[in-house]
Amino acid sequence: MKSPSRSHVTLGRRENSDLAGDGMLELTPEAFAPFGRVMDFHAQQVPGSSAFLSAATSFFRASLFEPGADGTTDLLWVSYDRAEPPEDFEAHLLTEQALIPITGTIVQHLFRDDVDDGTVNRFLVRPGQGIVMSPGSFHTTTSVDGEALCLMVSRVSTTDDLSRSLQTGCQASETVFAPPPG
Ligand SMILES: NC(=O)N[C@@H](O)C(=O)O
Repeated sequence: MKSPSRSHVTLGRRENSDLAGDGMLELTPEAFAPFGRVMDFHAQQVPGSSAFLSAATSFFRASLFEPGADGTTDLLWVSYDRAEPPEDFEAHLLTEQALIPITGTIVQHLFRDDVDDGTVNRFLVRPGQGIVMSPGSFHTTTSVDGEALCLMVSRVSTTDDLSRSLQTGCQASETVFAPPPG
Protein backbone atom coordinates (compact mmCIF):
# COMPACT_ATOMS: atom_id res chain seq x y z
CA MET A 1 0.00 0.00 0.00
CA LYS A 2 1.36 3.43 -0.96
CA SER A 3 2.64 5.15 2.16
CA PRO A 4 0.31 8.06 2.89
CA SER A 5 1.46 11.63 2.54
CA ARG A 6 1.75 13.52 5.83
CA SER A 7 -1.51 15.24 5.21
CA HIS A 8 -3.24 11.95 4.40
CA VAL A 9 -5.96 11.12 6.87
CA THR A 10 -8.60 8.43 6.70
CA LEU A 11 -12.09 9.63 5.89
CA GLY A 12 -14.55 8.11 8.27
CA ARG A 13 -18.14 8.75 9.29
CA ARG A 14 -18.55 12.51 9.50
CA GLU A 15 -19.50 14.26 12.72
CA ASN A 16 -23.04 15.69 12.46
CA SER A 17 -21.74 18.98 13.66
CA ASP A 18 -20.15 22.09 12.29
CA LEU A 19 -16.95 21.20 14.13
CA ALA A 20 -16.04 18.30 11.90
CA GLY A 21 -13.96 19.08 8.90
CA ASP A 22 -12.24 17.05 6.23
CA GLY A 23 -10.74 13.91 7.64
CA MET A 24 -12.30 14.19 11.11
CA LEU A 25 -13.41 10.85 12.49
CA GLU A 26 -16.42 10.47 14.76
CA LEU A 27 -15.17 9.29 18.15
CA THR A 28 -16.61 5.78 18.43
CA PRO A 29 -15.15 2.75 20.21
CA GLU A 30 -14.83 1.00 16.87
CA ALA A 31 -13.05 3.83 15.04
CA PHE A 32 -10.71 4.48 17.96
CA ALA A 33 -10.01 0.78 18.71
CA PRO A 34 -6.56 0.65 17.01
CA PHE A 35 -5.37 3.36 19.40
CA GLY A 36 -7.20 2.51 22.63
CA ARG A 37 -10.58 3.03 24.26
CA VAL A 38 -13.29 5.69 24.28
CA MET A 39 -15.06 7.16 27.32
CA ASP A 40 -18.41 8.81 26.71
CA PHE A 41 -20.66 10.09 29.53
CA HIS A 42 -23.85 9.59 27.58
CA ALA A 43 -23.05 6.35 25.77
CA GLN A 44 -21.73 4.63 28.91
CA GLN A 45 -24.64 5.58 31.17
CA VAL A 46 -26.03 2.06 31.49
CA PRO A 47 -27.17 0.16 34.61
CA GLY A 48 -24.75 -2.42 35.95
CA SER A 49 -23.16 -3.91 39.06
CA SER A 50 -20.59 -1.07 39.17
CA ALA A 51 -23.07 1.70 38.53
CA PHE A 52 -25.74 3.74 40.26
CA LEU A 53 -28.09 5.90 38.20
CA SER A 54 -30.59 8.38 39.61
CA ALA A 55 -31.97 11.82 38.81
CA ALA A 56 -30.00 13.36 41.66
CA THR A 57 -26.69 11.59 41.18
CA SER A 58 -25.20 8.83 39.10
CA PHE A 59 -21.91 7.04 38.81
CA PHE A 60 -20.71 4.44 36.31
CA ARG A 61 -17.31 3.26 35.17
CA ALA A 62 -15.65 5.23 32.40
CA SER A 63 -12.60 3.00 32.08
CA LEU A 64 -9.96 1.09 33.95
CA PHE A 65 -6.42 2.44 33.58
CA GLU A 66 -3.09 0.60 33.23
CA PRO A 67 0.08 2.59 34.11
CA GLY A 68 2.28 -0.38 33.23
CA ALA A 69 4.38 -2.69 35.41
CA ASP A 70 5.46 -1.05 38.69
CA GLY A 71 3.88 2.19 37.49
CA THR A 72 2.13 4.75 39.65
CA THR A 73 -0.91 6.50 38.19
CA ASP A 74 -0.45 10.23 37.68
CA LEU A 75 -3.26 12.78 37.32
CA LEU A 76 -2.31 15.93 35.38
CA TRP A 77 -3.99 19.15 34.39
CA VAL A 78 -3.15 19.79 30.74
CA SER A 79 -4.00 22.76 28.54
CA TYR A 80 -3.79 23.02 24.75
CA ASP A 81 -4.02 26.29 22.89
CA ARG A 82 -2.87 25.55 19.34
CA ALA A 83 -4.75 25.04 16.09
CA GLU A 84 -1.94 23.32 14.22
CA PRO A 85 -0.16 20.10 15.28
CA PRO A 86 3.59 20.17 15.88
CA GLU A 87 5.94 18.34 13.50
CA ASP A 88 6.60 15.46 15.87
CA PHE A 89 4.04 13.26 17.57
CA GLU A 90 4.90 11.39 20.76
CA ALA A 91 4.29 7.85 22.00
CA HIS A 92 4.65 6.59 25.55
CA LEU A 93 6.28 3.19 25.81
CA LEU A 94 5.20 1.89 29.21
CA THR A 95 1.81 3.32 30.05
CA GLU A 96 -1.64 4.01 28.77
CA GLN A 97 -2.54 7.68 28.73
CA ALA A 98 -6.04 9.09 29.17
CA LEU A 99 -7.16 12.54 28.04
CA ILE A 100 -10.50 14.06 29.07
CA PRO A 101 -11.41 17.57 27.83
CA ILE A 102 -13.06 19.69 30.54
CA THR A 103 -13.40 23.07 28.83
CA GLY A 104 -13.28 23.12 25.06
CA THR A 105 -13.11 20.55 22.33
CA ILE A 106 -9.82 19.04 21.23
CA VAL A 107 -8.67 17.22 18.12
CA GLN A 108 -6.56 14.17 18.88
CA HIS A 109 -4.21 13.30 16.04
CA LEU A 110 -2.87 9.73 16.15
CA PHE A 111 -0.94 7.16 14.19
CA ARG A 112 0.59 3.78 14.90
CA ASP A 113 3.39 2.19 12.87
CA ASP A 114 1.48 -1.10 12.96
CA VAL A 115 -1.85 0.35 11.81
CA ASP A 116 -2.65 1.25 8.20
CA ASP A 117 0.97 2.14 7.34
CA GLY A 118 0.99 4.93 9.93
CA THR A 119 -1.98 6.83 8.49
CA VAL A 120 -2.86 9.78 10.73
CA ASN A 121 -6.37 9.62 12.19
CA ARG A 122 -7.95 12.73 13.69
CA PHE A 123 -10.75 12.55 16.26
CA LEU A 124 -12.86 15.30 17.78
CA VAL A 125 -13.05 14.81 21.56
CA ARG A 126 -15.63 16.94 23.33
CA PRO A 127 -16.23 17.65 27.04
CA GLY A 128 -18.12 14.61 28.32
CA GLN A 129 -15.94 12.34 26.22
CA GLY A 130 -12.41 11.04 26.73
CA ILE A 131 -9.86 8.66 25.30
CA VAL A 132 -7.46 6.11 26.75
CA MET A 133 -4.51 5.70 24.41
CA SER A 134 -2.56 2.43 24.38
CA PRO A 135 1.22 2.43 24.75
CA GLY A 136 2.94 3.05 21.42
CA SER A 137 0.15 5.19 19.96
CA PHE A 138 1.80 8.28 18.51
CA HIS A 139 -0.32 11.31 19.30
CA THR A 140 -0.55 15.06 19.47
CA THR A 141 -3.37 17.39 20.40
CA THR A 142 -4.80 20.62 19.05
CA SER A 143 -7.68 22.72 20.31
CA VAL A 144 -10.71 23.72 18.24
CA ASP A 145 -11.42 27.15 19.68
CA GLY A 146 -8.70 28.65 21.86
CA GLU A 147 -7.46 27.12 25.08
CA ALA A 148 -8.85 23.75 26.12
CA LEU A 149 -8.31 22.56 29.67
CA CYS A 150 -8.11 18.77 30.09
CA LEU A 151 -7.50 16.13 32.71
CA MET A 152 -4.80 13.64 31.79
CA VAL A 153 -4.05 10.29 33.40
CA SER A 154 -0.54 8.98 32.90
CA ARG A 155 2.36 7.33 34.76
CA VAL A 156 4.49 9.25 37.27
CA SER A 157 7.83 8.09 35.86
CA THR A 158 6.70 8.93 32.29
CA THR A 159 5.60 12.40 33.33
CA ASP A 160 8.84 13.06 35.19
CA ASP A 161 10.93 11.67 32.32
CA LEU A 162 9.07 13.77 29.74
CA SER A 163 9.24 16.90 31.85
CA ARG A 164 13.00 16.47 32.32
CA SER A 165 13.45 15.92 28.59
CA LEU A 166 11.42 19.00 27.62
CA GLN A 167 13.12 21.19 30.20
CA THR A 168 16.73 20.14 29.58
CA GLY A 169 16.75 18.73 26.04
CA CYS A 170 18.04 15.35 27.26
CA GLN A 171 16.63 12.25 25.56
CA ALA A 172 13.50 10.82 27.09
CA SER A 173 13.55 7.12 27.95
CA GLU A 174 9.80 6.41 28.33
CA THR A 175 8.59 8.52 25.40
CA VAL A 176 9.61 8.50 21.74
CA PHE A 177 9.00 11.27 19.21
CA ALA A 178 8.45 10.94 15.46
CA PRO A 179 6.63 12.70 12.61
CA PRO A 180 3.88 10.80 10.81
CA PRO A 181 5.33 8.57 8.05
CA GLY A 182 5.39 9.78 4.46
N1 LIG B 1 2.35 15.05 30.04
C1 LIG B 1 2.24 14.43 28.88
O1 LIG B 1 2.52 13.27 28.78
N2 LIG B 1 1.80 15.17 27.82
C2 LIG B 1 1.80 14.68 26.47
O2 LIG B 1 1.68 13.29 26.39
C3 LIG B 1 0.71 15.28 25.67
O3 LIG B 1 0.18 14.58 24.79
O4 LIG B 1 0.37 16.42 25.93
